[in-house]
Amino acid sequence: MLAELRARARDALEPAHWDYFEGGAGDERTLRANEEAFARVRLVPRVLRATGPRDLRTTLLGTELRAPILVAPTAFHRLAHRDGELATAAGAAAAGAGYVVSMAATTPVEAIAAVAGPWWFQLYLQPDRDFTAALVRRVEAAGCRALVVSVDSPVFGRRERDHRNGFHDLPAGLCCENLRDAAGAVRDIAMDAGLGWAAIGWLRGITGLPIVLKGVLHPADAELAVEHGVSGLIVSNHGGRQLDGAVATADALPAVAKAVGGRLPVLVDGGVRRGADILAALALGADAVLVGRPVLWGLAAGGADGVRLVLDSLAEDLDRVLALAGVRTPAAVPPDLVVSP
Ligand SMILES: Cc1cc2nc3c(=O)[nH]c(=O)nc-3n(C[C@H](O)[C@H](O)[C@H](O)COP(=O)(O)O)c2cc1C
Ligand SMILES: CCCCC(=O)C(=O)O
Repeated sequence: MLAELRARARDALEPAHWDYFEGGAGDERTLRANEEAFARVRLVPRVLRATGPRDLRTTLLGTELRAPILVAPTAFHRLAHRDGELATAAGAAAAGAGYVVSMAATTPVEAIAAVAGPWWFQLYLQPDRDFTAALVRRVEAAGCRALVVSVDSPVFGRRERDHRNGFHDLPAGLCCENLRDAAGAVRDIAMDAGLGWAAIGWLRGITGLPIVLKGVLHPADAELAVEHGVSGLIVSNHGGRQLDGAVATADALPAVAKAVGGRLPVLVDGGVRRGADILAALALGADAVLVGRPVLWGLAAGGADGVRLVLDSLAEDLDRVLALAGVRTPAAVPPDLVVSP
């Protein structure tokens, strides 16, 4: 199903835009490794135990979801479909999935909020703290339930496909609508190589929203994140778009989950393509997964309906594999459901 949508998305998109959505950094080693790591996992199902109805509902930081699945923050949805983030928001809401709106969204958060279910906002902390604070106020006012701070992007990864294609800017008429300043002028997103833990403390001091760090791979950073009072972690290598050669997320997850020790929710993204991948992520220590490119395939191929189809199919597939593995709920997935190769 996903493969078919992917093919339709490829047909629908300009080649340079397809490459932007699909590509990774460098030789795309980490991009490939994410899917390969999930494909290597082997499951050891239990039998005659899962008596009673299955229930996929999951609550994360007060946000109730139909299944442990969220839309990962991805940029520029109006490049994929004319309805852009509005279609993504509507599709995610129809599927009961969470939606993390990218800071590089091409639609204003107020318009997204009007059609979305529960949504979180992904932030690159800008060197201009006043601008960042104003944006936080704006998304709070629009109804955002959590801030996802991406910490894996002190600089941009080198995306060779984009260099080859000369793809550097959005076409005329599209822009990052949530980067307007008070005068209405649109800023570029700055990556800040000077960010340290103090910046997380600063953010903690200006908002009451839960703060989730996205892009943690090392267990020592997970420990520091807990010490700095964040509310959740996303084990992520940015879908292989930042540090090429970075560890696959399924391989990094167990050590991070162990370091966190249940003190915070741990989410993971990168290469999740099947219900069995979600089941594996849960067994390896995650509370939920985020899905990036497959949502973009659904969006490009079919707008809101395509997004809903992707998310519903993943939830249905998870329901089936839970049954086959002998588990009733996501929270009950035991670590010994997976064997290391
Ligand atoms: C086209 C594209 C744009 C992305 N834009 C952002 C972004 O704006 N902010 C962010 O934190 N992550 C961004 N990501 C990374 C995703 O949030 C996520 O980590 C990754 O896509 C997960 O891997 P998957 O695509 O294999 O599911 C982007 C990924 C893609 C593919
Ligand atoms: C300035 C847009 C950032 C998008 C991003 O994070 C990505 O393409 O991976």
